Amino acid sequence: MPIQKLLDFRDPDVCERLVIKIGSALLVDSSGQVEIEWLRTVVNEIWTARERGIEVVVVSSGSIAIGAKKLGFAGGGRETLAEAQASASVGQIELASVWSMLLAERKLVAAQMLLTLDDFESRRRYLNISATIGRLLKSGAVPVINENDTIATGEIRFGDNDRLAARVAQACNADGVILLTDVDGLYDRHPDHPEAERLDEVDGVTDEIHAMADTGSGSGVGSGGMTAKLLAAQIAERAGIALAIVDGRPELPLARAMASQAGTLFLPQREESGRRAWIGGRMRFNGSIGVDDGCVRALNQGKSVLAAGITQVEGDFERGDIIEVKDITGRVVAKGLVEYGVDDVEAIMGHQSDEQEQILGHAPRSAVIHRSHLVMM
Ligand SMILES: Nc1ncnc2c1ncn2[C@@H]1O[C@H](COP(=O)(O)OP(=O)(O)O)[C@@H](O)[C@H]1O
Ligand SMILES: N[C@@H](CCC(=O)OP(=O)(O)O)C(=O)O
Repeated sequence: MPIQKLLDFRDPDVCERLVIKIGSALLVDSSGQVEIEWLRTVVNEIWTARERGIEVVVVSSGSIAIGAKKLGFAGGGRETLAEAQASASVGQIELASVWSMLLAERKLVAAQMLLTLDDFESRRRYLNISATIGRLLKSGAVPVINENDTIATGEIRFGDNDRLAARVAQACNADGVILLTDVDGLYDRHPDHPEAERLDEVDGVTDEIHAMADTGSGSGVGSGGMTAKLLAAQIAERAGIALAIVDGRPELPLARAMASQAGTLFLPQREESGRRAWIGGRMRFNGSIGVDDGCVRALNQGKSVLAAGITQVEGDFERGDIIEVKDITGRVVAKGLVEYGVDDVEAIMGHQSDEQEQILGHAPRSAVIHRSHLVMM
């Protein structure tokens, strides 16, 4: 699917539901003001998409950059967590009011949703997000989503809105995600390098692709840099969702990207069903198991994780938790819903089914992670 396809609003067969993510560097100028005239052109594009029957969900960064200027924090409000959180609470109220005003100019209703990483990690809350976005879109509203930075701390933070956008796309069954940023795609090395070349299409984010990016934000006001966008692309590709990195700097950026054919498109890699897609996108784990090579081969053939192939257990997990599965080198090969708590896995690992019954004192389950709850990485 060439990049024009994803951006072609005239073809709702290609994209019925789209997530558009706008980075801080685009939204906020160096004095902390929202780039209203530019944003109005983006809203025009959202309106055009909607007129053509394409539903749009917005993920908007910018609260920290806006708030930091208002509060007079040096370092963009990112020097301490407390500053970032204070900045976000000041900036978010302005960000929301700008979105509301600009969408209203086009007779569109803005709907604010502030989410944390944990909201996506709990299956019940994830389904709630999904239902709320669905209901808003059905009512004709435009969800405008940001991380709830004022309460999200440390390990429960995305910290970048790229992965948040990919998780939102997964939750609302979007067909595509467009990351609008201050560079026109992924380059094979830092774009400042004179020989850097843009990749038009990426068919699976590999280690080699990851090595092209770095975590630094070009503008200094964003976070996560290109690395965060590649992690987002991985979440999307595993959920069967196309993702594009597009230069958001010009006015009417989507139309411009269409015309110039610039940008990088990440192709969807598989079509996971709802629960499996959710497992694949999970980012926090209470533990992991290490498995032998024979087990990895079996998993690659679509089999379940059996206790006999487990060589190592780490962490503190309970039955029903999502855990990581690692090969003997420590590389994560899969994620899945575990059928036993950590103590039972430790007791039965390396044992065949008949021995497991004796150890557990009851008939063992068919697998430690059943293939229907297992997602390969
Ligand atoms: N290989 C690469 N290709 C393109 N951009 C890269 C690469 N490595 C690092 N970058 C940097 O990533 C920046 C975009 O990330 P970021 O500043 O976090 O944007 P945003 O605020 O839009 O999320 C670019 O400005 C660029 O300097
Ligand atoms: N949630 C934060 C945005 C996080 C962030 O900086 O994202 P980005 O600019 O997209 O790299 C905010 O509103 O400031």
